[in-house]
Amino acid sequence: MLKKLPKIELHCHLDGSVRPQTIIDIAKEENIEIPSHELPEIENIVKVPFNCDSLVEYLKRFDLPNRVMQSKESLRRITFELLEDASSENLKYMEIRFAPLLHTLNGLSVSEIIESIIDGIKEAEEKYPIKANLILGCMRTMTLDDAIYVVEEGKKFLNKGVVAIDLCGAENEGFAIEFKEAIDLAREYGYRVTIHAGEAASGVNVLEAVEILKAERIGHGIGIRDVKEAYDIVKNNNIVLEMCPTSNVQTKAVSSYEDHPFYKFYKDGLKVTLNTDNRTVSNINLTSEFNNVDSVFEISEEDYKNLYLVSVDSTFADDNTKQWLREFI
Ligand SMILES: O=c1[nH]cnc2c1ncn2[C@H]1C[C@H](O)[C@@H](CO)O1
Ligand SMILES: [Zn+2]
Repeated sequence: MLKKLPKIELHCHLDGSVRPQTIIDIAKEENIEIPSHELPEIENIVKVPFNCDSLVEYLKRFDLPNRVMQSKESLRRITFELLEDASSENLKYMEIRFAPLLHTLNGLSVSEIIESIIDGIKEAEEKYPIKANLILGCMRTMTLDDAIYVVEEGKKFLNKGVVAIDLCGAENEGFAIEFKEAIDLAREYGYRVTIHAGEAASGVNVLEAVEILKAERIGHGIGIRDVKEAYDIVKNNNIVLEMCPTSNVQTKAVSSYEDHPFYKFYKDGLKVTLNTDNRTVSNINLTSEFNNVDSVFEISEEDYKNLYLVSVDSTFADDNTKQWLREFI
């Protein structure tokens, strides 16, 4: 039943959602060395292990996919395939995020990287009833200058495929101030702002992402449950939470699905949305993620409709796209 319902996804990393077989195909085509050409072995490497104990451990799964994401053709193909997979479970709209500077190892420019990914989107949009936009990620492990570079290089694609800026990667306490200049610049140029925060560190990071970086959406935000000021700022300003329960169980941000605040936040009137984070690394899709949440919290038809409409309102898409999306429910 859930598979057939219309869906929207606002938080999905391209490099965490590469088909394992595609990793093998591209490695062969482009003569890239990878540890094995056997599908089960590749799956073992890119999917999160059962005993993953932290976000840092989880993030090690991204090294291999990124090795085969260094050419125009591979970026186009991987993007197309992600949207093909998404459309097969009736996603109508997706915001795909990636960190451009992870794809420059063989000399591609940031422009070429973004163009190739947009080509993949266009191809999928022509073939399937799905639309997509891009969120550019700045890695917190890189420098402020790197983040500014991404903002500058992505500027010419604004509202031509690119809609927003994000900070991602391992989370330390107090990261917001370090990247203020880059995010301020992005906002000035017209990027929308979403920030990973309160995932592997405290809710204070969410407070700072909203106050210092003016984030409109927060990736995860689990930590606000322990920091009243952060909770209140999110609630009172209608800040959208892009929640990803399975990823949070895997990185030990929460101890179990039952412990996940998704439904509690929803019932308290927070703007929550449900997302996969990483389809391959976390070994899920949005249908299975709704099933996971439903089996613990029993999502009613009305809940589903409300969640869908919050997702529509929270997209960084234009008004025509939002109107198109509202008509599916
Ligand atoms: O859940 C996450 N939190 C922080 N960073 C993440 C998460 N999932 C993926 N990333 C990182 C690893 C990727 O290489 C990068 C760009 O997509 O973003
Ligand atoms: Zn994420």
